[in-house]
Amino acid sequence: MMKNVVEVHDLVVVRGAREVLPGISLDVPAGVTGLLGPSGCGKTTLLRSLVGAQRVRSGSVEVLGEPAGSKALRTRIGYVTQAASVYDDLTVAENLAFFARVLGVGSDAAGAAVEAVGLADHRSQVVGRLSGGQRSRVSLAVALLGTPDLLVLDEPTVGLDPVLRRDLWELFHRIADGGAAVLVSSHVMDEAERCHRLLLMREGRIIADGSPDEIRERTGAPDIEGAFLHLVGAA
Ligand SMILES: Nc1ncnc2c1ncn2[C@@H]1O[C@H](COP(=O)(O)OP(=O)(O)OP(=O)(O)O)[C@@H](O)[C@H]1O
Repeated sequence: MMKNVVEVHDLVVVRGAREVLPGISLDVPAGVTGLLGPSGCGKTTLLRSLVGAQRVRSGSVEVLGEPAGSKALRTRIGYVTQAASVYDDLTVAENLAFFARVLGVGSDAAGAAVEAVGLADHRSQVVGRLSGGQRSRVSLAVALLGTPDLLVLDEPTVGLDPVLRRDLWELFHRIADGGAAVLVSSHVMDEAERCHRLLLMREGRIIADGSPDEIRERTGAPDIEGAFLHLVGAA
């Protein structure tokens, strides 16, 4: 059986005066995994820990068999934060060319990433003049540059219209079909059905994990929102 792409054991993270993650354990296999939980439950903090951007107090975080933050993981992980992290005054192609140089990958990778996110026709447009959804796709293209084995996406569909959301989820599945693990955080429970596997999170802990079917069956709830409420009530 394939080893998990991410393995987290007893991770404790303190931000400010608060223990945001009080000893969380979880794993992420290949495929599309949804990390779902209400605003403020610690999703971003957990994702930052996986990509090595978060100071952790204790516990272990392994990604692709290496400690999180290792240099060896630099091109193997793609991370898209909630705020678009591309240059507004450069075109789509210029942004991709810049980040390709930073990552040390060839210009063909830049072209392929723009194609993958469906922005080939906007290649020469300045990013600042694109729509919100198009800008998020530029960030996603940057994250795809190193052909990552793990793609970490922090609420990538917030504020997008239903058609764009559907297109993005299709893209996540195509990426996962190519062999990568895709971890997507969301506080929108109806996105759960689009995932192979779910991690339901509350107050810094995982309260359920399994496929959407398994979680519904376990709780007897008709949908994931109902299952979440059931689990919160049970706790
Ligand atoms: N820089 C910081 N300093 C102190 N506390 C912080 C900091 N950033 C976040 N927190 C706190 O950590 C907790 C978890 O925040 P986090 O951003 O991980 O949650 P989240 O589940 O991603 O929320 P959202 O869905 O709203 O993005 C929150 O209570 C927040 O107030």
